[in-house]
Amino acid sequence: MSAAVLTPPVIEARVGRTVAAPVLSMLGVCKGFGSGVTRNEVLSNINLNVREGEFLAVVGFSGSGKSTFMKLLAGLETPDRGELLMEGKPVQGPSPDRGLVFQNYSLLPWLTVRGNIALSVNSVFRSWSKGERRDHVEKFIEMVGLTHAAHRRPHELSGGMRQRVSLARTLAMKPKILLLDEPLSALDAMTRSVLQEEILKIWEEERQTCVMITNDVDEAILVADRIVPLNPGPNASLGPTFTVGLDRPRRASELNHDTTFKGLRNAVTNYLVAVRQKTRDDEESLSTAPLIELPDLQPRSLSLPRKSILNATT
Ligand SMILES: Nc1ncnc2c1ncn2[C@@H]1O[C@H](COP(=O)(O)OP(=O)(O)OP(=O)(O)O)[C@@H](O)[C@H]1O
Repeated sequence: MSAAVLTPPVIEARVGRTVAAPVLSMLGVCKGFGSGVTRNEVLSNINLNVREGEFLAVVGFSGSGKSTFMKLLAGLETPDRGELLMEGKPVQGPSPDRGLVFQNYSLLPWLTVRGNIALSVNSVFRSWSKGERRDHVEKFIEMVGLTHAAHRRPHELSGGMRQRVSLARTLAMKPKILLLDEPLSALDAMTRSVLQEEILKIWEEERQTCVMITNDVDEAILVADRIVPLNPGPNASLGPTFTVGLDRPRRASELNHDTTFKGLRNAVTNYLVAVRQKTRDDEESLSTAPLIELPDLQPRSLSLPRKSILNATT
């Protein structure tokens, strides 16, 4: 792998033919946890522009810092260095403008599907009439196919249904940017593929700016306009952009035989494997721990009486 491939670029996106304005920008962002010898530098020099209307996927291995990256975008963590800008203004904390869907649904267990979504809608659209808010809630319940289960509480729903509620709740708040933090990783493969297509369908209708974190390269290619790998940490940085030139609407069943899809899957996977190997090699070559020569000791039998052991050692 050439050094150029591993150099984190400042990423620009093209939506259609024109370059859209960045909605969200990360400029030289660094983030770590702890202090002194226990300090863990998780993210280093992250530069990224998320453009209006694009679907960006960030792929990476477990533990590379994906959730930390997403928490920064959501305003749940603050950068140690660098800047995070939303429409040119510094991000000060969480905001309904940046709607986050987690991998664990975080629904309120005592509220129904309708109640969970209504709670968010009522808090964001306070100036709307009761009727407007009610219609809005019902629209999003229908969008995720849960009208029949609107009266149920989270414990009466399957994992896939809970994640649908979580998605509907976030979409209903009409965020300027939708942040999906491995939203499907807790689901079984069948439910996951159904929900992938549903997210894609909703996105194709709304064309909302979206950043999705995933550890699944196929999923990233299915949904995204651009894929950016997060190199393994510590000091994780972003890898090069892979543009997904596949036509929309996309359907997973059709893509499996598509040569562009297969080529892109190989390119992204090969990059991730190579960069992980490079990180391991670097770690090994940097390991400066001196070799310790152990003394040549012979074990003594502890079954002997205590007195004879003491005598033998003196
Ligand atoms: N609040 C925190 N305090 C201390 N360390 C943290 C904190 N949050 C994350 N980390 C550390 O940062 C590193 C990256 O964690 P993060 O959860 O961002 O990775 P990830 O790529 O999302 O992992 P996974 O895919 O396994 O969920 C880990 O070493 C983790 O222990």
